[in-house]
Amino acid sequence: MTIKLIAIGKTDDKQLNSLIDNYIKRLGFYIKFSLEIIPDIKNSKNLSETQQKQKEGDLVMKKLSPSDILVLLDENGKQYDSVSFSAYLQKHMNSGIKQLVFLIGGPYGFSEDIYKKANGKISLSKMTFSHQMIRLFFIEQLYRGFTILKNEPYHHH
Ligand SMILES: C[S@@+](CC[C@H](N)C(=O)[O-])C[C@H]1O[C@@H](n2cnc3c(N)ncnc32)[C@H](O)[C@@H]1O
Repeated sequence: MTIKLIAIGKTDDKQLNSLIDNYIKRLGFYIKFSLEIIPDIKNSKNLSETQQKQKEGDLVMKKLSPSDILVLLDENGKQYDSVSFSAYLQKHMNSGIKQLVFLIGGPYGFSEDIYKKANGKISLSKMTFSHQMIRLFFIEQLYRGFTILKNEPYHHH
């Protein structure tokens, strides 16, 4: 199984990007992982929130394969602790799916089409994080999840 994280909008924050890159490298020891950034919508100032979400959603749909399992990161999703999240990852690996895709929404969240298409929703907290910060937090949790599955000391430090 491979894991892909799709996020909307580039972040120019060098420090944040360097932390993200660091965890992506570490995660790569355990699983084939990719981060795909969908560029910001141009001229979004002229669009309503719903229109922007719709456009972002259309771009996301184009990136998906029919066999992908799509899981949204959404503050109203299901909450896991790190150990149960690692079991969630293991369950998907055992199920024989090809690719697990996690999706981070843009500044206004997801379109209705994306909600309909999704196979599940995961929340990292009831608090709202920026669409940039959540990349780092989630990739770290993926890394942590695999260290738990492999019984590495990282989780216990
Ligand atoms: C600024 S938030 C969007 C908030 C928007 N009001 C909404 O209703 O979704 C941008 C993206 O970050 C992610 N996000 C933010 N906080 C989150 C949390 N606590 N758990 C999971 N994902 C979160 C979601 O993917 C969300 O679409």
